[in-house]
Amino acid sequence: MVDVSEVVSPRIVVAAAIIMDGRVLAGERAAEPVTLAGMWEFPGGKVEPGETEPEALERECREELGVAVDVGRRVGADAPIQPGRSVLRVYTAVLRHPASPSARQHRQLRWLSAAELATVPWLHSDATVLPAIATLLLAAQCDAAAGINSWLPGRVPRPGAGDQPRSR
Ligand SMILES: Nc1nc2c([nH]c(=O)n2[C@H]2C[C@H](O)[C@@H](COP(=O)(O)OP(=O)(O)OP(=O)(O)O)O2)c(=O)[nH]1
Repeated sequence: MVDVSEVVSPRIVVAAAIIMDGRVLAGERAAEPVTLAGMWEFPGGKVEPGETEPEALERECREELGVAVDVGRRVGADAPIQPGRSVLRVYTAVLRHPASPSARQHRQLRWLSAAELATVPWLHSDATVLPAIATLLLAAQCDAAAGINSWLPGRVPRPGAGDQPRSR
């Protein structure tokens, strides 16, 4: 039977586009559910009751990757996962501390440049967000070359750009 609350209000899945040095972190899904195994996604998961979307992302990144992140702004539009039932929302994020994310739940993790985004098979909902991610990665590369970080509002400029240093 159809759950009316899901039809009216689709379940929100949040995912983090963690960007570092012009690359974004992507993960290959492991066995569960088997239909999605081998497909690539951004770290994240379902928003639990009482959580904000950034809080859910911070929790998922701790659980899945063992890292603390600062969540930035939305990237792209809502992408249907199961139309009417669940929707994907991607946010930019940066590592709060220098740390290597570990593949606690993914089969493997990779840092992909804009040119490498199309080299892995993405979940269909993520694929719709990739053009916006590619634009961000290219902007991040340009900003890094210029010593600024304008692509992620709220983040401090890189050292040498006349402001306080970044924490990672
Ligand atoms: N984590 C994540 N899930 C995505 C993405 N794109 C996408 O369609 N999904 C789908 C796959 C799943 O059907 C659903 C999220 O499932 P999940 O298993 O990652 O969620 P979760 O961590 O909250 O896990 P659980 O509570 O169900 O165990 O959203 C993405 O970029 N990241």
